[in-house]
Amino acid sequence: MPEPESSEHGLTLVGIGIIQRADQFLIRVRPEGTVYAGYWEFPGGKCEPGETPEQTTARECLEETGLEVAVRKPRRVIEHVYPHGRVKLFFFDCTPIDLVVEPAAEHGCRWVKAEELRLYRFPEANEVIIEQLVAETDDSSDRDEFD
Ligand SMILES: Nc1nc2c([nH]c(=O)n2[C@H]2C[C@H](O)[C@@H](COP(=O)(O)OP(=O)(O)OP(=O)(O)O)O2)c(=O)[nH]1
Repeated sequence: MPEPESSEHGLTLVGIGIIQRADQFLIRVRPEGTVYAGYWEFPGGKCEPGETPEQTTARECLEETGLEVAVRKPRRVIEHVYPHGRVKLFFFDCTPIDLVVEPAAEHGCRWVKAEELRLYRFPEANEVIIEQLVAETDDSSDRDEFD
């Protein structure tokens, strides 16, 4: 039987949206009954068979936040081994299609600035992404000073 497209040799493929609006990023708390329940995450989830990571990201962002997003640019791919399995995380930079609509309260979402991301507990594979977002914000504020 051919390998389903949603997994690669035991790796679970995951599409994740880094949704940015102005200088803030959208995060959500992982629900009860999931691995890492109570941790914070960027909206995303496992790729379904036949789905590209970009498609997964758009679908999961809508399901998990209620926001339609434009999946703009691949940011980074990270493979990580958790006790629950091996994952390949495809992070994409995204923007909300409608800049005024807010996520519905039941989704447990929050908009936070890059440096505030460090105050939240994320699954460990996210650390490199968070440091990248913080560094990019620092770079742009340095530039502003000297412009
Ligand atoms: N959504 C998301 N998942 C992440 C992040 N960082 C990280 O390591 N992961 C891992 C945790 C899980 O092993 C995997 C995502 O699985 P998930 O449980 O969220 O997927 P899903 O929504 O499709 O879940 P389900 O329908 O199977 O319950 O990716 C992140 O920032 N966002």
